[in-house]
Amino acid sequence: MAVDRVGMVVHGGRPEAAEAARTVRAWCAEHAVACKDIDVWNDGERRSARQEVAAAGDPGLVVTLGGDGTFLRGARLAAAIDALVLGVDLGRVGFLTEVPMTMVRTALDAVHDDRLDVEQRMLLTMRASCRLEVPSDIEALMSYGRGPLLPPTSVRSDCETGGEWGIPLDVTALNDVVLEKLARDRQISVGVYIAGRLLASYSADALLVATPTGSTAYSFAAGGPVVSPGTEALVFTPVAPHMTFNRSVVAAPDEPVGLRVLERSGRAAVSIDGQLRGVIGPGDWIGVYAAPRKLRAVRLGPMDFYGRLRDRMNLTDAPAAVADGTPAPLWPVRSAPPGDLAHLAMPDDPTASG
Ligand SMILES: NC(=O)c1ccc[n+]([C@@H]2O[C@H](COP(=O)([O-])OP(=O)(O)OC[C@H]3O[C@@H](n4cnc5c(N)ncnc54)[C@H](O)[C@@H]3O)[C@@H](O)[C@H]2O)c1
Ligand SMILES: Nc1ncnc2c1ncn2[C@@H]1O[C@H](COP(=O)(O)OP(=O)(O)OP(=O)(O)O)[C@@H](O)[C@H]1O
Repeated sequence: MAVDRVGMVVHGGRPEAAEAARTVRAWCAEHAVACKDIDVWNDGERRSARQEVAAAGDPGLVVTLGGDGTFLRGARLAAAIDALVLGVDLGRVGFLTEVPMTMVRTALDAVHDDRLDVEQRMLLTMRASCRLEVPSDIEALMSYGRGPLLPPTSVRSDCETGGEWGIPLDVTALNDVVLEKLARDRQISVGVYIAGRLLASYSADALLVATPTGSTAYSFAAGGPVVSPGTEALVFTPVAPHMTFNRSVVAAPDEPVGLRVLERSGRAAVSIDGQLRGVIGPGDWIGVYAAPRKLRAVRLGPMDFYGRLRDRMNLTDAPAAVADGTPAPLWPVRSAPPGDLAHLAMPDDPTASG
């Protein structure tokens, strides 16, 4: 296979993840493929994505063994070097992961034999008025279960710095960039700009910018729309805004979202894919952009996004609809739709490339 080095991100708290990791190691040994654990937390100190992947010898494939959080950790690493990422589902929800544990070998065989689809997922990146870092006095509060904090964000070297465009940060988000109140009793007041124009000033618990992938995560919980991961968009969603306009706004990929903390606002935490990355205050701002690079996720078959939505979110049918007759036909994603629904067959995924 084109991939001769695998990096593994394993959920440290799951015996079945450790078991699956042994299977991956054994498969790699049998196929003369180098395999290295990328344990982001083991030594209690986290490193930048580039340092992590360099220490693992720049793997061509990152395999994650855990839940969605583990997949997000792996995606951050894979995105740094354009590696493929394969998620093995050993978590509670498993919205992002591709294969069950029982299919680890089958999945690695498929990658080995080049029998895979590569699905491209939009990522976000950022500019900011200042470097993002977490003040040292916050560490005790935050260390209750999410593991060690990531280091301060570094500045992108391939991008112009300075002027009113702020600092280009070397970060990527697969799900979302979130600005949220730091103190429980102090909302944030923020001017929200889309495509360089003021939308409105918000007072809210949090404001978030999600990718289509992240539209089913925090944005969904806050009432945002479900957006197909096959599209490109920035989904702006407020959380508990104290104002009449509380809708999401879906912006085009070339319409960045700017969030400027207003003069007497409470301080705001900046989280990227659920990881606290910094704290900003009045006068500071962040800009969230579609990243030029996409995440390359391994798919072994068609991505049944809507089936997954129905399944993982436990969607139930309206009682009146159920009472009104025969249930709407549901068929396996790999089979042809029945009779009069044949025209609904999934088209070839335009975002996938062999
Ligand atoms: N109220 C909320 O729902 C809420 C609050 C904070 C953060 N989050 C989300 O958690 C994400 C980080 O995930 P985590 O697993 O490290 O944290 P976590 O363990 O707190 O998980 C949050 C939940 O969201 C699920 N999830 C994560 N990404 C998803 C996606 N793209 N689609 C559907 N479900 C998804 C996870 O499986 C989990 O059940 C953040 O990016 C943010 O979107 C959600
Ligand atoms: N590599 C690791 N090393 C140490 N602890 C870990 C590691 N990965 C996860 N954990 C522990 O597991 C907890 C849950 O992690 P996380 O929510 O990211 O899991 P997940 O992969 O999303 O799985 P789930 O879907 O079940 O939540 C973390 O807060 C941490 O305590």
